[in-house]
Amino acid sequence: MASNGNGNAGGVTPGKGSGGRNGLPKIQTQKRQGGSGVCHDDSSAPVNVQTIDELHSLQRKKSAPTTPLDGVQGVFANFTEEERHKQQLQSISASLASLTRETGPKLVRGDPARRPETPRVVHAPDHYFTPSFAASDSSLKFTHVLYNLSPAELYEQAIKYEKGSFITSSGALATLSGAKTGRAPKDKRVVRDDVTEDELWWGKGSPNIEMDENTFLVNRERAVDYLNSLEKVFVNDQFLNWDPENRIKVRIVSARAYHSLFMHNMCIRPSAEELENFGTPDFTIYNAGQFPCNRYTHYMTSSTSIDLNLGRREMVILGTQYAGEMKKGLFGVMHYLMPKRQILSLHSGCNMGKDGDVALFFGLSGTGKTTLSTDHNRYLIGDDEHCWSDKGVSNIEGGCYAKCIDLSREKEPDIWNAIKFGTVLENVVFDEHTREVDYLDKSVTENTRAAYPIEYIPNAKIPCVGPHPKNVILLACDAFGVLPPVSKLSLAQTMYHFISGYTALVAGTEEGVKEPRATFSACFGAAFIMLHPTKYAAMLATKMEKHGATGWLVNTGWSGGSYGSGSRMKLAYTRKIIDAIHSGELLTANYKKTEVFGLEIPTEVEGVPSEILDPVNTWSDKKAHKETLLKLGGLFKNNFEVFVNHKIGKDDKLTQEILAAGPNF
Ligand SMILES: Nc1ncnc2c1ncn2[C@@H]1O[C@H](COP(=O)(O)OP(=O)(O)OP(=O)(O)O)[C@@H](O)[C@H]1O
Ligand SMILES: O=C([O-])CC(=O)C(=O)O
Ligand SMILES: [Ca+2]
Ligand SMILES: [Mn+2]
Repeated sequence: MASNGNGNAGGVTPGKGSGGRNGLPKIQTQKRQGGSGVCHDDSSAPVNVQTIDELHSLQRKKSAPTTPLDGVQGVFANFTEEERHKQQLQSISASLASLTRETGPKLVRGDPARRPETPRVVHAPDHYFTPSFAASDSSLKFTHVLYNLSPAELYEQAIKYEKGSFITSSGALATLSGAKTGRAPKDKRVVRDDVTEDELWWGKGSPNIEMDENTFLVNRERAVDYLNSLEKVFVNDQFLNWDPENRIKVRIVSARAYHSLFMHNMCIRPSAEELENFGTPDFTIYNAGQFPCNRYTHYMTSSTSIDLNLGRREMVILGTQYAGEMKKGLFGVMHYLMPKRQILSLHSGCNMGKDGDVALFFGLSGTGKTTLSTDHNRYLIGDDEHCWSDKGVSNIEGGCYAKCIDLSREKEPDIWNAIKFGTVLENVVFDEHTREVDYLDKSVTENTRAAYPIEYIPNAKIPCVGPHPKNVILLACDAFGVLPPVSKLSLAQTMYHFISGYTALVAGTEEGVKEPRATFSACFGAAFIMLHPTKYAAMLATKMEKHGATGWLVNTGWSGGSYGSGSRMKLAYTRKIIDAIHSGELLTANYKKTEVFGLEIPTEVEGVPSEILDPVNTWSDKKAHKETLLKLGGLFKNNFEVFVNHKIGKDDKLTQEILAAGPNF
């Protein structure tokens, strides 16, 4: 401070001269000049408050002012800030309304812990909302709404109130998702009504397990009553889809800061102005995951239920806290809404080169969409969910959801560095003192995950949109070790493999599991599609043909034998292969055709040992190789049986070509 240049003012200073009785200099405890006779520290001006609470109140500055009213366009343009807050609470109360009592809860903004006194209803100021209500215990209380909190606020909520929430050494929020550490596709239910009856894919092979409207309402009421019984709920109002013309407004009501921060990261975050004009959401999720469904309710086969009602534009979650259910639940909604607008929804990663060449990465869970689309030399458009419209590609989400098991700084530096303040780290194990995460540890689950905003990746392309794809890369993690590291596909082959949606991972960590298990999931995401797979396939074929995209099949799985004798393809080699696809090098390479699958494989790829390009070279036991190849071919054939009677697109010709593009033996 300018007025006090003396660095030692008022300090405890050994005095000079005048020795004391025992010869030591006398300790002078006073400021030399002045001499008021009072010892005080005036190194800084005193705070001008009376109590510690007042002091704390100085710490917090009011959030940045909302946008000036004269600049605001939209529904709430003519309202004051107070009126807008009231409108927001009214809209949230309507979301949370009980359908039988036909009333919404009484709402108040903010953390209940910060508001020691019960709000007085009579002179309710703007930040309370009291609807008219019928008498019931839940209508006598207030529900506090924590609306679009910031990551810092959500960290505090999680750490204070949610067991298992900790800050890791890199600043991420470690959380536990509870008993469920992965999605529960068998517990998904979709309301079958007059409309969805005809529109959706039902029956054998379909992920849409039916429920009726009434049962949905029973579960909805259960979730809403649970949420209303709480002292506080979190509400996120956010967007899906970076294509502004096809943006969807979503509201997520949840009971955990973990869920709110997860969705903050994974959906598109509205600006302050966009939030002011948010209005009514297009779709609402009620996440009551801590509370089970009632097993006596019709259609329920466990205490977990994830229920989608397209007519009401609502989703209810009971009995699972795994946050991926919300992300993938909304993806299902997009798989319904977008094709209606002639837009193809895709379970794929997407990135773009410096020259604007876009690549899509399809693949089932764990095959490399996030790992390979996060590429230091390319712009990341998104890692998991996209739309392909007449204008090009757009990411549906605002964040990434990376697998963390065995994560290393060397192999995946961009993902490693994204795990910092704001990132949700699910179910990882860490040192209790240093808080260093051990990414090798599978004690809680093998499916450890990091959810971070896409801008945590340094070369993210914001807004997350791009031109039409040039390359369509189908990823398979073939634990049988017989698919080539890379093959160039014809359009019919691309469609065959897209509809098949193959991968084979090792069954997990259990002792004695030696056999890989083949998984076929149509469109590389049968768990999320709402229409018959051939609908999406036909759209993909049309778009690829129109825009001249090339299809590729890349095996990110085993080489040199099946799981057990061979080993996983080196990530460095897979990256070289992907580089060669992007650069165009592989388009003009020399090719030969493989047996059984009839795949075109290059004889050379820069940076990759040529002998591994044909898997047969890497197997020491050639007989075992042939047997395994035929076995996998047979599994493909069996799987495709259900599709042989379906026409793909308007053209019978394409259907015949696709059927002929599978394994031949
Ligand atoms: N050759 C390889 N190519 C790609 N990934 C590899 C390879 N070898 C090992 N891996 C590992 O495999 C995993 C791929 O997982 P990734 O998160 O990319 O899956 P995903 O396709 O995005 O799945 P999800 O849809 O579940 O998010 C990563 O843990 C990565 O480190
Ligand atoms: O949804 C999840 O839990 C993870 C994921 O991305 C997938 O399985 O495709
Ligand atoms: Ca992923
Ligand atoms: Mn995914």
